[in-house]
Amino acid sequence: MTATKGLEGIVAAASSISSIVDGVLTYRGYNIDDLAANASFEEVAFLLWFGKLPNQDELSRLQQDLSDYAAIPDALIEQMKLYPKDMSTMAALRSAVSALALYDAEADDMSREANERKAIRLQAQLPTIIAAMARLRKGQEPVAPKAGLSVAENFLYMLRGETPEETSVKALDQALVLHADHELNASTFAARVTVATLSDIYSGVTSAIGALKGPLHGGANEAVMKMLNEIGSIDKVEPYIQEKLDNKDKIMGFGHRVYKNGDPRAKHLQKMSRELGEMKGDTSLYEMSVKVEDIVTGQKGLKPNVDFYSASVYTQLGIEQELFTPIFAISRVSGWTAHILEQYENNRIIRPRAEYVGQTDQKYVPIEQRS
Ligand SMILES: CC(=O)SCCNC(=O)CCNC(=O)[C@H](O)C(C)(C)COP(=O)(O)OP(=O)(O)OC[C@H]1O[C@@H](n2cnc3c(N)ncnc32)[C@H](O)[C@@H]1OP(=O)(O)O
Ligand SMILES: O=C([O-])CC(=O)C(=O)O
Repeated sequence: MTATKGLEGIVAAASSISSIVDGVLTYRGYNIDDLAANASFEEVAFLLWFGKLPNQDELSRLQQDLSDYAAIPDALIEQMKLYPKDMSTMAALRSAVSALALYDAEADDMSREANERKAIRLQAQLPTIIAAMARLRKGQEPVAPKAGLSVAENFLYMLRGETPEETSVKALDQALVLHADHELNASTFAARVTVATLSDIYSGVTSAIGALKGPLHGGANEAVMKMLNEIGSIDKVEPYIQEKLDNKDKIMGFGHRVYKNGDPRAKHLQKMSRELGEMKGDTSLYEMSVKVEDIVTGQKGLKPNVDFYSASVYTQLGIEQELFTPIFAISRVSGWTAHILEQYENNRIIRPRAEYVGQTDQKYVPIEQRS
């Protein structure tokens, strides 16, 4: 038995939710470029959960459900008020989503119908939790969700306490479409491993949030912004990046396990980043990002992944760095829950083997004889 480090190239599940073939990403057979140009996030979530694009009635019903379920229990808000103000937002989200299960009478109902309802509820409640958390960190009271708004619009509304302008809503909605699912990425795999023991959907999503938090996965978007802030201005890009490359440090937002010729989502986020800069009359953040890309791609052949330009997009939307990875979770919870539903439908516990590389033939030594 020989281990494959990082399970590279191992096919660990059969799935009909999303695919990556020759660098082309599709959700249920729809090219991501087509969806990014035309679909709303709610349409994409429906597509991931139910395998088809919704008709108008189905979409209206989902929008109504998302709106109806968006409030979170008062007890959870009270609990979140006790979290330290300098909390890691992803750690707080992980705790809050885990706690959410305690207030759901259906948490351990394993019927398909109950799990579909919980998937929609989680999708509806994650933005509310994150917006509340963001406000509590700043000593502000949470803003309750407003009926009739899309996921993107409601999130920005709850974050800021005022109706967001259309440009921001459209940009965030498109970013949510682009992040919604990605085959067997680390957080989705974590979710599937957890629920394959027939544990509940909240446990699966809590595991996924823990995996997404890491800087080699979803946490990279915050690390990218930290790097851009450290660089500070375009004239400092070259020495900063060169030093990192010389030291063999990783440049966050670059490289990918599956895409070796570029991430198809990055071009959409790059365009969005440029357009938002132009609209604000300040493209400096965008230009700095392009310069980083030129150097890293030029020297290492590494291309930007989905996390690279999302950092400058969110910053230009006026969103603080600590919310970037939680926003990723707002989108990806649609994919996680779709995968969880799929895992339950055709379940077998996920239990691979390890290649043992430790000592052998050891003999027990009484404690008083040990050095
Ligand atoms: C939503 C997402 O999760 S997208 C990914 C977000 N993560 C990041 O942006 C973090 C930075 N990138 C990385 O750490 C990696 O590219 C990962 C984690 C995305 C993929 O990891 P792996 O598939 O294991 O890539 P792997 O380590 O085999 O990379 C191949 C080579 O490129 C190098 N490399 C990969 N990414 C980078 C990077 N961002 N900066 C510098 N060098 C890199 C590796 O050091 C390795 O070099 P070596 O062959 O000399 O050892
Ligand atoms: O697929 C991966 O390994 C990481 C990624 O891009 C994602 O989760 O969107």
